[in-house]
Amino acid sequence: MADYRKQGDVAVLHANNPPVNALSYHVRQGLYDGIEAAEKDPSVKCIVICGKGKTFPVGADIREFASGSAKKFPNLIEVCDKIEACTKPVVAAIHGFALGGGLEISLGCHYRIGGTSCKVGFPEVNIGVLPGAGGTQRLPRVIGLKPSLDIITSGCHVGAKEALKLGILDKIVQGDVVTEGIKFAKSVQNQPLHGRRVSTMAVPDVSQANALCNSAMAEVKRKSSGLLAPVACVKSLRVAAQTPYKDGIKIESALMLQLMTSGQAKALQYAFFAERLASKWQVPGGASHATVTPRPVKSCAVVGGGYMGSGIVMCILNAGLPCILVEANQKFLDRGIKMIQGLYAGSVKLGKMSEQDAKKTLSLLKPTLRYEDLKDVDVVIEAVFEDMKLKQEVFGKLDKVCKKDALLCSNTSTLNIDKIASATRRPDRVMGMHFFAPAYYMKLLENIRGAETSPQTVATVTQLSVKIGKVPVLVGNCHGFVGNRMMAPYTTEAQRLLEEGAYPHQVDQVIEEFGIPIGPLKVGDLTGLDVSWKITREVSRMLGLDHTKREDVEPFGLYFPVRNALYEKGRLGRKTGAGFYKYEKAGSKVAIPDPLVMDIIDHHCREEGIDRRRIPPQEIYERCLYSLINEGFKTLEEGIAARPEDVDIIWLLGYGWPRYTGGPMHFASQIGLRRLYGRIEYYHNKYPDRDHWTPSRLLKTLSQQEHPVPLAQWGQFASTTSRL
Ligand SMILES: CCCCCCC[C@H](O)CC(=O)SCCNC(=O)CCNC(=O)[C@H](O)C(C)(C)COP(=O)([O-])OP(=O)([O-])OC[C@H]1O[C@@H](n2cnc3c(N)ncnc32)[C@H](O)[C@@H]1OP(=O)([O-])[O-]
Repeated sequence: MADYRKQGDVAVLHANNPPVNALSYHVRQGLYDGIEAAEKDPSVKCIVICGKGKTFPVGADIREFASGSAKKFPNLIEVCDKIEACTKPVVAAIHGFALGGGLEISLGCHYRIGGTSCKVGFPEVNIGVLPGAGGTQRLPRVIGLKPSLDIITSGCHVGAKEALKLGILDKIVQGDVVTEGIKFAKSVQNQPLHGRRVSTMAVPDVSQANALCNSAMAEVKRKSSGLLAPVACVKSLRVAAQTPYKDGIKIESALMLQLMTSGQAKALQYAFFAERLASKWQVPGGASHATVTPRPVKSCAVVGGGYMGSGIVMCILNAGLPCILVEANQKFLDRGIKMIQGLYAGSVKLGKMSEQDAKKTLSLLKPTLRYEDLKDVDVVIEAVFEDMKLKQEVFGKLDKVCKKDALLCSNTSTLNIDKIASATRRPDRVMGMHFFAPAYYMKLLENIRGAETSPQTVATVTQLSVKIGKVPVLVGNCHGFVGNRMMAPYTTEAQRLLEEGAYPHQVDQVIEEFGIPIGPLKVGDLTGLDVSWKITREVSRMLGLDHTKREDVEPFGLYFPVRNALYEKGRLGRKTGAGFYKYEKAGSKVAIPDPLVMDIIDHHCREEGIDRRRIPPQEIYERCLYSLINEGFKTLEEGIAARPEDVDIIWLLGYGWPRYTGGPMHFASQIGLRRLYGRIEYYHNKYPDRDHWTPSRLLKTLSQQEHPVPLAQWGQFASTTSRL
């Protein structure tokens, strides 16, 4: 709703819908009625629109798109037009964020003032729609087409200073924005309004409209190929330059309607809410984010200053927390410090940070070679090599020197967290924190709860994860957890396809066309074939297998003959300039299909007596993606992942799965679970020796329901108890 009050001859309208004042039906109705009441009241001379609590409205209520309430009278277009048509001056007083529909409301106002830290923007492209309440028609009339194209197609926020420079804001104010808004409104209450109604203005750079829109269209098609919303934004902005507002708004509405019902918008909006759900955890016994109070974390330490460790240190420092970095020797410690300093220097050079801020942040870092220096820290994150013996050694040492209630976390990507915890006398205060590389950039944190990890440890680690800017997803303990476990069948199928008839570039092309930015074999080259070779050897050892014997490893999905042949020839991937592809030079990013690799593959097939066949792209697509999805269902049925939304967030934020499909689980729901199950069963019959094709029981059950089960209810069909 919106609160209406009078202060002297000023009517103040507060949008009141915590926490972010989304413009749901009651808020729109309140604003509409408020304007009408103020207009009718002869004692009111001017009006201020603002937001209650922490922000101005941040946009339409996204949940209303699916329910249809967004179109109910008064819709957002009608509210903005009502405000603009008001015969008394209306001032938007912005604090916090004015985004999407919130910015549209303020562009409907005759004046806009903002607090020093306010931000404005049109993030609609991120959820698959466009600023459909006049945003594409009014913004270019205020600031011109060029900056409007940038703001609307990028979805980026604009700070107060920049907004003032562009002309979105008329004034930046210090202190309470509503008080200042009232003062400002009084100062303009006798000014004529005809020059202040944005819809009547002309677009200033209209003469360049064609050139600007053509180049923006080419840019959005290059950057976000296949995405509907950015293309529609450019179309709608072009219309603003060519047509009067009353016609332009109709075209904008038609484009908005098409987008709102698109699968992409549904998937992107699903991802928006899934991301916010991720940190809301619950564990068996009922303890949850809502019931457990986290312990305060005032200082952290990181063990290991390699690429991952240094990145983790930076996340902690960026959050304003002191951090100790421990290394085994001076050479490694110096290398870690240099890497961290270099990255901050880079940020300063790129203008992302001031030199002073970089210095201040770096002053929070304390490098050391002595474990004893960790005696007072609240949380330690270990980031040494992925080697159980080494990790246990480190945890044993940490357990001795750290205070009793300190939490000990491991940045492991695959190893058993309970085994690591067994090296300590505090398994209840041990957890996995699986960061993704580069750790200072990637938003995902897969947090692993061990069998004895206490709810308070989960609460504290979750809170710390959010504080350091991550999206934490709580998962259970198993080999590879959720993300890497699902990765295994995907890469296995990609490699097995090579033996049956495909070449690396054919496999990668199908996956990249689907929307994953780098295909699985290019990822292999990026990671290093020696690294994956060693992982295969280690996992085989752990399972008591001889990694050189096909009959040993094949049933476990650990047989990669092409990779092994390349490894033995010294083709270790990008770093050596040759792997599944060739590269112009070592370290180069451009992967070139290599006839030599094709010969190696052909030779292997001849030796094994394999008749190579043409593999259709659809088969590549299904074998790589459906095997991964099947594994995702298994993590749900085993209670390793708590919700399908969590699986999706892991793949969206950690592995480059295309956001406009919503993630593997959402994508599965779009394929249809009956059809998906049928294809997985088909491959299971074709490849009975490959365990990853055994259909998930949960998927089977869901596929047999008479009506499709909504994704949010899949958990009710997972029979196993949660292993979180
Ligand atoms: C015929 C006419 C047709 C209609 C035309 C409409 C045209 C219009 O242009 C379309 C839009 O405005 S599209 C909209 C364009 N605007 C956007 O896309 C802005 C999206 N929002 C954001 O970017 C961030 O929320 C902020 C940066 C605002 C705050 O970040 P922060 O401080 O980290 O907070 P947080 O954790 O992120 O959110 C807190 C809680 O609020 C919830 N919630 C948030 N926004 C919501 C919304 N719009 N809705 C509903 N709910 C929304 C969020 O789920 C969470 O709920 P929980 O239950 O507590 O978990």
